[in-house]
Amino acid sequence: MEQENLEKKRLKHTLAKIDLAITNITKRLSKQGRDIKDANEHMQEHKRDMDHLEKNAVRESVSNMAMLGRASLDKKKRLLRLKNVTYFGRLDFKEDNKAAKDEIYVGVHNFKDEDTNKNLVYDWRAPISSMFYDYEPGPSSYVTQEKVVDGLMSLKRQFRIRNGEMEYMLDNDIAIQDEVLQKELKQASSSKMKNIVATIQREQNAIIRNEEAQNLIIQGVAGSGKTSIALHRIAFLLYKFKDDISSEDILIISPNKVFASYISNVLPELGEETVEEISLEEIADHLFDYQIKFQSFFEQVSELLERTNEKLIERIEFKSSQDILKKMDEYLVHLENKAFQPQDIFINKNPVPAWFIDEKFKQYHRLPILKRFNEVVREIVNHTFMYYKYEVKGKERTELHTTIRKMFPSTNLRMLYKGFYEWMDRKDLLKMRKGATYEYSDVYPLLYLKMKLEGLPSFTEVKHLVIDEMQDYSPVQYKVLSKLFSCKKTILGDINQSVNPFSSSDLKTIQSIFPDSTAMTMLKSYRSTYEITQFSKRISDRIEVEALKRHGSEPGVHSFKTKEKELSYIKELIENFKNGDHNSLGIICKTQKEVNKLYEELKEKFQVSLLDGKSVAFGSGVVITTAHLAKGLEFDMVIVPNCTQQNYKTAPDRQMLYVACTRAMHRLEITSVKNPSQFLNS
Ligand SMILES: Nc1ncnc2c1ncn2[C@@H]1O[C@H](COP(=O)(O)OP(=O)(O)OP(=O)(O)O)[C@@H](O)[C@H]1O
Repeated sequence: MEQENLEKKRLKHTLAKIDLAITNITKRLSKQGRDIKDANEHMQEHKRDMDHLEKNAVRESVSNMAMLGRASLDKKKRLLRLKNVTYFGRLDFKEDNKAAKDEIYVGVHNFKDEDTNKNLVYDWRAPISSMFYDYEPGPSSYVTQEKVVDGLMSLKRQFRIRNGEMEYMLDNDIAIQDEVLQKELKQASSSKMKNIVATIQREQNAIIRNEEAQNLIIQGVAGSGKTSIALHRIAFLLYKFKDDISSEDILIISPNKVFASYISNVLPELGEETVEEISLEEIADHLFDYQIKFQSFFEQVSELLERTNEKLIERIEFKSSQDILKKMDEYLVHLENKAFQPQDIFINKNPVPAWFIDEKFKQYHRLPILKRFNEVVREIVNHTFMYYKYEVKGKERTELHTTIRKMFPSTNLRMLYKGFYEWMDRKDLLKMRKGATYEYSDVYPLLYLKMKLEGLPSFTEVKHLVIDEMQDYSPVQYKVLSKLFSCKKTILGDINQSVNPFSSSDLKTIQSIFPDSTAMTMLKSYRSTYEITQFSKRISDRIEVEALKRHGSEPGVHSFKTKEKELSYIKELIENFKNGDHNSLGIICKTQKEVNKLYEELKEKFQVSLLDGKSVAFGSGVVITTAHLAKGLEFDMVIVPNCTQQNYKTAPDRQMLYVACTRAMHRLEITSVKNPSQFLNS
């Protein structure tokens, strides 16, 4: 109790200092505002008398003032955040060879007492704060830029402070190590992902603070914190390398807009700007200059789930294999050696032999094939001038371009892509959809060909790329991405959560494309109760997962005689949810058709939000969606309806069921009419 009182006193003292800092920064902000206003007014009044240089000088000074203003505003936001959650940890550390120990309070930002210049709060990303995550009381150390600092940690304390009030504090010893974590995980969900800065686990911290890896690949089971870790890693990198990298230099490849919106709060909560996100479809649209129409990934997955189509599966499997890369490279060699058919030509009656044209074409092998024609023309023009003293220009030069280009079968990407399947004698592997639309699986092979034939612009401005849901991208997609982004990467996902098992990549495949990579595995699941994790583990027979010992009710499997009875039970569950403490209920179906149907049946009586391929966000309450779109999200309670043997029987169905069940944090209910899916018994 005495300790608690001392801590409350200390908190009060820190809060008073924060309040003072807020008052000062508020004053500074209003002065900065006034200065800008005065400068603008001065400019308006005297504009006519000012010359160009004077105007520029005023503009520059206003823009400097605005920059200072923005910095003050950021500082104020940080202080306001500290006023709410002042810190969450304390460690007492005595460095070897020093007489006294230091009391280190760890929070989301640094905070210095302006009078004494003493750090009252250390940023969680500071080197010394790493001990809070890495050690229990006892011998400890941390690494600074220059050295390793060894010492003894005599105390580790965790706090929960909200609105400046201390809700609880706990001293860590071996016995109660994860009590705070348990308390955090028991909380009801929110519609935006939360930061986990107060309870980052040791193995997670190692990933967050890994600075060396060129490409860091994280394979983690459902709910192991992959996405959270990737976002905290961004925050760490922004802190550690603040002079070299800013949030504008980071890009996240995310599966859809709902997911992007779900994770959008984490970085701002940590005091950083949200980083830009993009999908593979958007990248393709950009690189095709919006000239090529294609089916979306969502549409492809829906098609696969609605009916089994062996031919479609064969096409997808081929285009997602390493084999297509090998075959495309062979095709490119064929185009290079056989498709280009040089002929003897005459310029102003002077001969230019075929062998000369061929030699020049080959000489530029470092250029993409379709970019070589200009160079060949340039060489011919030089040659003609040197040997025949004849200058080729104007119309004649344009005609020469056409002649050389015609020595190649086509310069049209679509034709050359079609030619690839003809060359393989597998025309059946290319099937266009209505309206000259490509299947989704053709998009990146097409881009690969474009890259080799014409070259692609690279995203040099991106200094760190994060790829989430790595299992859903194929080798061809990775090959293109690796060419587009030469920067460091954090690649994360879970092979058991692929929404299209015919086009997924495993860790080994990804590693083979990024040889300079470090792989890390996360086996502990934090999201769900022990009972839900064990239940989900049985659905996906091959996974290894460590379930956290947080207990809840056993998942319910209910089978009914009729559809009506199933529906009325679902309604009952929704009523229960409405009267309970939970914030979110996800009703997760296999297909969009099922979603639409159930939505119609529920919307009269309940307020339900429907998520589909066009949605951009979701809120709390009852959400109805597919497993595909729910991937990456989580709900306090999940209902999986229509879980019959008929509906869940193939490999993709099984993956979907696994994804759906692992979205549940505290409660899971599964319903069916008659026979439940066999995957529930495995
Ligand atoms: N160290 C931690 N402390 C508190 N909560 C944590 C911790 N690690 C993970 N969690 C919680 O576990 C849940 C799952 O995290 P996250 O969504 O990042 O996992 P994931 O591996 O990306 O999951 P999935 O692949 O299933 O979508 C979140 O609610 C997150 O807050």
